[in-house]
Amino acid sequence: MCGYVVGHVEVPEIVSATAPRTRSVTAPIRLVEGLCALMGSTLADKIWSSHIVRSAEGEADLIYIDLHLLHEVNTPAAFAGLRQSGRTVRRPDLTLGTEDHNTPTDDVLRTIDDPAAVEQLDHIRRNCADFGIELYSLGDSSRGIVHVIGPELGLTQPGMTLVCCDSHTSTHGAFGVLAFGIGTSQVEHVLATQTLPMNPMKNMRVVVDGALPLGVSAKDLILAIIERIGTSGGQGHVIEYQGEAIEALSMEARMTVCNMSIEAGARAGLIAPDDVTIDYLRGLPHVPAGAAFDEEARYWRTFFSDDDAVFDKEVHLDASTLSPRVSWGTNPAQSVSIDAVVPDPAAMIDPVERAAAERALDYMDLTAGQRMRDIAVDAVFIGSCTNGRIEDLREVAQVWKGRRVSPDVQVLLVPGSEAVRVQAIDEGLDAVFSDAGVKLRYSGCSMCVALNDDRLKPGQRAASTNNRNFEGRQGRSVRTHLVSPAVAAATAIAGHLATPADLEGAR
Ligand SMILES: CC(C)[C@H](C(=O)O)[C@@H](O)C(=O)O
Ligand code: SF4
Repeated sequence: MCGYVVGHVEVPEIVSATAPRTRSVTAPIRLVEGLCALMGSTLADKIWSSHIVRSAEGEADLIYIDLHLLHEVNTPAAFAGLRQSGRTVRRPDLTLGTEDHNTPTDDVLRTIDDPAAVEQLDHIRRNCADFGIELYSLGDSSRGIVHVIGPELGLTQPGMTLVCCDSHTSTHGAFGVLAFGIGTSQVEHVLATQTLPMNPMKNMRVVVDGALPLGVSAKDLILAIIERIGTSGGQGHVIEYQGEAIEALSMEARMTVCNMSIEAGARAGLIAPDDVTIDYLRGLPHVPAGAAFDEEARYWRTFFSDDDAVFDKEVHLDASTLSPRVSWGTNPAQSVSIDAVVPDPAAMIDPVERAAAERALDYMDLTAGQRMRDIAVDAVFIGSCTNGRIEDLREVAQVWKGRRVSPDVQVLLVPGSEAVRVQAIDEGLDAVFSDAGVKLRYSGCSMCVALNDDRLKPGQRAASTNNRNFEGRQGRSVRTHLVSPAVAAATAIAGHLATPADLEGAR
């Protein structure tokens, strides 16, 4: 980090200096705007520097937080802590809650049977009500997965700092936002002070040159990146994605990439805001309009890494060499091209990698040398904060149009938010889905993590558009293959791992 000391400003002064915006979410603080125009800074450095409240030798920097998102898991203890110490929430107007992880997707207003889920939902409702925090509850049209609703409401804006009690908070980095997942005690600290003590992070750059071939998506790209750098390749770093292939991605696709940064061990993912970002933000509910928008856009454009910025680590990839990917193991780095076969652990030189692969193949019930396309699935899950956005649903509809999913495959189609669900209906996608034999469900995390009723039976196998294929992630002993929405859609038709191109002629 560039480590500017921005005086020892007291938090209350800073807080009162911020200007309320549409939904009383404030613009990022601009204490050192101008200072960071100094050369040699990375994008992450610039955001960090412009949010330092206090910096002292040998201590963590105290960072101002522009937006704090909450969901029902991991927050009850934080509020209990506040109550115990008799504190209030410093900026309820910069805090927003949603219900997503253990909510039903078949009928949002039905009774929930799981007592743990009921308790967590009761907690977030009571806590948000008691502390004056807005909460999107079941039945609310703005509700959805926390990392889907922030961007679609226009709350996630370039140059901000954003935290949430959830590891995939890195998703918001697609907007040039320094966004981190935080633990319960940190949630309590942010609730009480709107700041967070943080140790500086290292900078890593992943440059993706060239163009993604037709049929290869952002999901395939990030799986390839993780396979290349490993699940701890980004440890301690903020990964900034750069290069032609990144610039060519839509905002939805950029969110898919940043979302999975955490699966490479990174603390956050980042993409510098550009015309694509600014066009996406224009007209969103919490984004200012007219002249104020132009002013914001000018400010947003100040967030980029300088040409001479120094990164602690760099990786280069050529997008044109990639093909659709599928995971074969139990972490997202264990993936191959769908054209490949299940790798042979015996051919792996590193003993740790070999042992992990042996264990993964055992859990996944796969044999080295088996063709990926020959792997039959019991279920397909399309959704999550990785791939539950409108573009993902459009992609699926394109594959399913005029086809029916295999009777042997259980398909769960879960939009990332209620807004995505309504948009899919408005665009007529739901008619394509129902003609294909699939019901569009209500939004939520669903089978991404199986904390609600959407889970498979032990031993079942799924192709899934989510981000984690850990043992037991989608239910006890359930086997997960991470795939893109296009591969998930084609797999649902074929009954085995497949690409849309494989279906041609089979209509
Ligand atoms: C339950 C929640 C805290 C968790 C996370 O932190 O990521 C979940 O969202 C996940 O994806 O595993
Ligand atoms: S959709 Fe999955 S990855 Fe995203 S927040 Fe929910 S459980 Fe976590």
